[in-house]
Amino acid sequence: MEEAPTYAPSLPVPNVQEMVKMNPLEVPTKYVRNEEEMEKVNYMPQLSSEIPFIDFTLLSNGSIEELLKLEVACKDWGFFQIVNHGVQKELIQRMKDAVDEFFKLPIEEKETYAMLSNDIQGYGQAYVVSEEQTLDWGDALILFIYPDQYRNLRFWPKTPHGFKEIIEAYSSEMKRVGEELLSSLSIIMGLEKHALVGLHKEFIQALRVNYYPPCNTPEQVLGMSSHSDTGTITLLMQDDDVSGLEIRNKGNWVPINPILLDAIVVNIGDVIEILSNGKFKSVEHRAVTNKNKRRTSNASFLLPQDDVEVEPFHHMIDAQHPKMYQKVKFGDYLRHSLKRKMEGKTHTDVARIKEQVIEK
Ligand SMILES: O=C(O)CCC(=O)C(=O)O
Ligand SMILES: [Fe+2]
Repeated sequence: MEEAPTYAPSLPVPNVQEMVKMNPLEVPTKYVRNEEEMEKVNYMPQLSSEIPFIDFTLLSNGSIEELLKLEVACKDWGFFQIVNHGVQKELIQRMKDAVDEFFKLPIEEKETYAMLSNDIQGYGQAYVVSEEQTLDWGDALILFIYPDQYRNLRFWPKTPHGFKEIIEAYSSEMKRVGEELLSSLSIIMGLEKHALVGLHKEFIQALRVNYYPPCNTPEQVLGMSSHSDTGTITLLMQDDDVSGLEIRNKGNWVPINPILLDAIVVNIGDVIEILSNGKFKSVEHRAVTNKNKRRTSNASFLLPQDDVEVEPFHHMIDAQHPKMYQKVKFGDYLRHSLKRKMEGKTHTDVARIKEQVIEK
C-alpha cells in the first residue's frame, strides 16, 4: 500500500502557545503586521448575518430552494454554514474537548508529535518559508486521514485517551457530509450528481486543528494569514463562543461568528473555482485573535489526489465567460502553494490565464 506523499517543508518557528505562556504581554516584532494588512477600515460585521445558512437534509433530498441558496452562496460568498447535517452533537463536543485536552498537555509531550523538517504532518506550523516573513499567532496539528494508508500514526496524539477514535469518527462524518455536498455542487454546476466525486476518484482528506492563544494586542497580529484553501472544499468547526474567522467579500472583511452551535462552516476551495471557471469563488479568509480568550478550530480539507488534472469544465466557458484557468496537475498546484507564505490568492497565479485581476 502506498504511503502519503511528501508535501512541503516549513521552517521551524517558536511555539506560540508556549511563548504566550512565558510572556503573556509581549508581542515580538516578528508577529506584528502592518496596518494595511490589518485593514480594520474595511471591517463589516453587519454583513455577517447575510452569509447563507443551508439545511443539509433538505439539500440532500434535492430541495430546489436549498440548491438555489447553495448556488448563491458559492457565487457571492464562497462560504456558507450548514445545519441539520446529522453529525451527532455529542461527537462534535467530544472532538472539541479532546482538542482542548491535547493543547493543554505540556509542551514536551506535544513536541513528541512535532512536524519533521521536510513535511507538514504533525504539530507545528506550515507555510513558513523565509526568515523575514511575519509569523502567525497560532500553532497547528495537521494529520492525513484518508485514504487510510496515508495515515502516519506517529503524529496522532496518544493523549487524551481515545483521541484517535474520536478523530476517526469525526473525520468519517466530515467525509460523509463533504461527499454529499459535492453531489449538490455537481447538480448546481449542471453535472450529473456523482460527477465531482467521480472526478476525484478517491479523495484525500486532511485535518488541521488550529490553536490561537490570546494576544495582548490582537489588533496587531493574525492567528492565520489571509489565504484561500487550495483543495476542493473545506469543512470547518469553530469554538462555540469565541470568534476569529473573517472572510473577504467585495473588498471587505466579514466575520463568521459561531452563532448556531454545531453549524459547520463550509468553504469552496480553489479546485471548485477552477472547475467552475471562476463562477464559484474560493474566497480569501483569515483568523484574528482575541485579547483574553484562546480559540481553536478544526478544518477538514477534501483534496484531489496528486495526479488529478484540474481545468474549467467546457460547458462553463462561453463568450461572456472566457476560459480563466489553464489545466493544472493538482499535486503540482498544491506544492506550489505550500512553498510560499500564505498571501491571499497570490498562489492561484500559476493556474490563471494571463494577468487577470484577482477579485477581492
Ligand atoms: O481558524 C479558522 O477559523 C480558519 C482556519 C483556516 O482557514 C484553515 O485552517 O485553513
Ligand atoms: Fe483556510
